[in-house]
Amino acid sequence: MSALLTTWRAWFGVFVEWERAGGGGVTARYRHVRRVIQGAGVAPAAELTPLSWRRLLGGGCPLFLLSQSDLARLKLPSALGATSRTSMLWKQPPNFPTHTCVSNSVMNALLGMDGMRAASGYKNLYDTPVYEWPAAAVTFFDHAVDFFLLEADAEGDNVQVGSSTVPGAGRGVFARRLFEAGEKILPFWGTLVYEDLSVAALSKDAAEKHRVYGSGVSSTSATRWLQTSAEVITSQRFWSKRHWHPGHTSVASIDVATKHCQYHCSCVKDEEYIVWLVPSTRCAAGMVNDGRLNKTPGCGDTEAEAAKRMPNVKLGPRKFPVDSTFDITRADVVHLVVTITITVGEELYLHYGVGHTALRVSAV
Ligand SMILES: C[S@@+](CC[C@H](N)C(=O)[O-])C[C@H]1O[C@@H](n2cnc3c(N)ncnc32)[C@H](O)[C@@H]1O
Repeated sequence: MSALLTTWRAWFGVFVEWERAGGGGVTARYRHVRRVIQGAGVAPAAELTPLSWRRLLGGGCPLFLLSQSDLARLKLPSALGATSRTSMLWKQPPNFPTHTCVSNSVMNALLGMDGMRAASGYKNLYDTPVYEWPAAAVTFFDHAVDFFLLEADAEGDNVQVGSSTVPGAGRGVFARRLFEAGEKILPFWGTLVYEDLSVAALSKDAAEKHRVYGSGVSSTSATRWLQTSAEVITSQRFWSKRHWHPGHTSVASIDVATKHCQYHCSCVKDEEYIVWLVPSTRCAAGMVNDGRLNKTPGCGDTEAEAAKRMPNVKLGPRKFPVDSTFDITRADVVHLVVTITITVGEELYLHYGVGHTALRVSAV
């Protein structure tokens, strides 16, 4: 980790210089977004639909969700340079401290870098709305390699990201300490996704109907988040239950073929939407692999090895209460929970669900 910090300290110096020389413009983009919002006459942030993620993200992440009509008025696609099909906006409400929208471990790692604070001139990042961050600080976040921030997040959660024991599965998550069965460990944090649940949206070509209105927690790169989200979402189908909480839509993500509930649901005040949290690419919880056999030809995985990789974590409450007590802001909604004691160095395995289409895994 210290080598990483040294490297990043050096890179950060380069970014500072680059921004000073006028090479950036990220902060200008935030200001532009703010002007567009104000110019469109949209209600001030405080009046937009609030959804408190404080407890969900440990340190808290107050996000304000814009309704579709707000978005239409904002003409976001052109404002943010996004495609016509999908637009996205992540907006930190003014007056909320910045650290509340960045995972604590990421923020600590950032602020812990000697010299970075001084070099960029930001002394009070915690209390500054993100669009008022000095350009250098914003640029750092914008360009910081996911790997570094992911590492920081993992370290804060007592895990390590490394080459998975599942051949051909890329990186995976390993315990840095003993995790006891029953412990609530890694939280999910990331991108908010809404979907129009109209019949048309659920018909063929449904993947094209997804709308992504949240972008990465600390990212300013719309494209990066668009890709991340799309990759995750397109393997999912959504199923809506609208009846138990008048005025709200409560939704589970369901594998349509198997009716297997794979993810969690949420309540928002607008019947048209669902909200779903796609883990950030910097979120360690989102890096946990499924231990089942990787059937990709030539990857080298074997039934015998796969049999040893039993799931040892699961998603928080698998079943959300089918009543009005369900609350997305509860911290335990999107955590991983240990099911079998995990010793130091062991990889975490999560059963992604029966019929998971993103994996060429066995159907066990
Ligand atoms: C939630 S991500 C896990 C992190 C991922 N391994 C990485 O390096 O980014 C899920 C992806 O991991 C890979 N993966 C996880 N478990 C797998 C398995 N048992 N067999 C093959 N690929 C797997 C697939 O590419 C899948 O889309």
